[in-house]
Amino acid sequence: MAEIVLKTLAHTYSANPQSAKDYAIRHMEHVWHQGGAYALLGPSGCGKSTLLNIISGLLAPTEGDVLFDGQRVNELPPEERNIAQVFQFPVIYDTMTVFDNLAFPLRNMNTPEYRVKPKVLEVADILELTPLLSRKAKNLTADEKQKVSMGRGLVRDDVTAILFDEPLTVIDPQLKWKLRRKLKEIHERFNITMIYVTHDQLEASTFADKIAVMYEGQVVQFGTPRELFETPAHTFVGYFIGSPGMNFFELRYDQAQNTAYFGDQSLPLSNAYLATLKKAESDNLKLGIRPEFIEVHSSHEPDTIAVQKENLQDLGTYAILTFSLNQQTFKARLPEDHPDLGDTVYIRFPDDKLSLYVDEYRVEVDHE
Ligand SMILES: Nc1ncnc2c1ncn2[C@@H]1O[C@H](COP(=O)(O)OP(=O)(O)OP(=O)(O)O)[C@@H](O)[C@H]1O
Repeated sequence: MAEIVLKTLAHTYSANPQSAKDYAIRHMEHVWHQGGAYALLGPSGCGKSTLLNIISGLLAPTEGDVLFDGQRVNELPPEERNIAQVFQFPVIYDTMTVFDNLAFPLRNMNTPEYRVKPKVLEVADILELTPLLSRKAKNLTADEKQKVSMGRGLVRDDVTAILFDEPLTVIDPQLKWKLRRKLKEIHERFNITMIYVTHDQLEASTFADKIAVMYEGQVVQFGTPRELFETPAHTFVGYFIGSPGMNFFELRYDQAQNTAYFGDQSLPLSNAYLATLKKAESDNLKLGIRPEFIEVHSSHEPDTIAVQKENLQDLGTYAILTFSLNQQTFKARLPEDHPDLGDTVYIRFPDDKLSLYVDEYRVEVDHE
């Protein structure tokens, strides 16, 4: 069993770090609970591989602690951590058979042969590798090789967590879905903590129950796919998750008039929003709204704002309307049966679908 706790963790590759920018992991407090199916999602360079390597022991953190079930493991080498890591490119021995590749981690631990065989057969069966057991690994396809890599993590009974670092990169698109299903199945059967690194939101949300979104060396939100969509905790999450991402616009709050402006446009916000804005201790104020939640009308309605249609792209089951407001481009996602729209359209940002961000972090507005 392993609950993995990251405590005041930070890592830099620089010998002489000057500022936060020199840290690949800036400051992290995080708990991966035993048995969870997690994704670590973020753009290239945000620190995902660094974090995985710190958890597996390939890298020692510059600051902070890694705890497994409460025990500090900072100094433990990877082979003593009961963690398996599956990399982008399969790590297998080409000249060995599939059977011997799967048996390797067990034989390496001096497991008696009578226990090696049933375990290898069990794992081969789950991964649908049984017909290939006597084949040399070098003759396998990329997805078969990656399955062998995964199998090497699964044969060991002492493995309590498997870390996957973009494991489907070299897999054909049509096989990716199948392998993801397989991983889910394995997770349900073995009660192993799984952390799956990816920069693809679809891969993350089909695999994981909870996703940690990483941005500039920090986990900016840890939540279910639905939470990331409905209440992005940081502007980056709003922008990164969803297709297209969330619309954001800068707000200016005028204390004297108790009014919020977007450029010269005053916004019809509720008293709850205005009260929250009044308390904000920063001028970095933004509103965010998902393209799905912008109301679009063909004629004027109460509290709507007239805007110019720039483009309407029909994508079959939905359409994307692009419009500009105060020289900023917005996207609204419309259902298939949307009304005919002229050059001027009337949009509304429903209060309860807006998110308010102060210094890029979401602030709860009390709607009661
Ligand atoms: N060995 C290294 N030496 C110096 N800098 C490194 C090293 N490895 C990573 N970095 C830097 O640390 C930061 C985080 O890199 P990391 O590989 O952890 O990100 P990532 O999110 O996994 O990106 P990718 O998806 O491209 O692999 C980047 O700025 C990267 O350039």
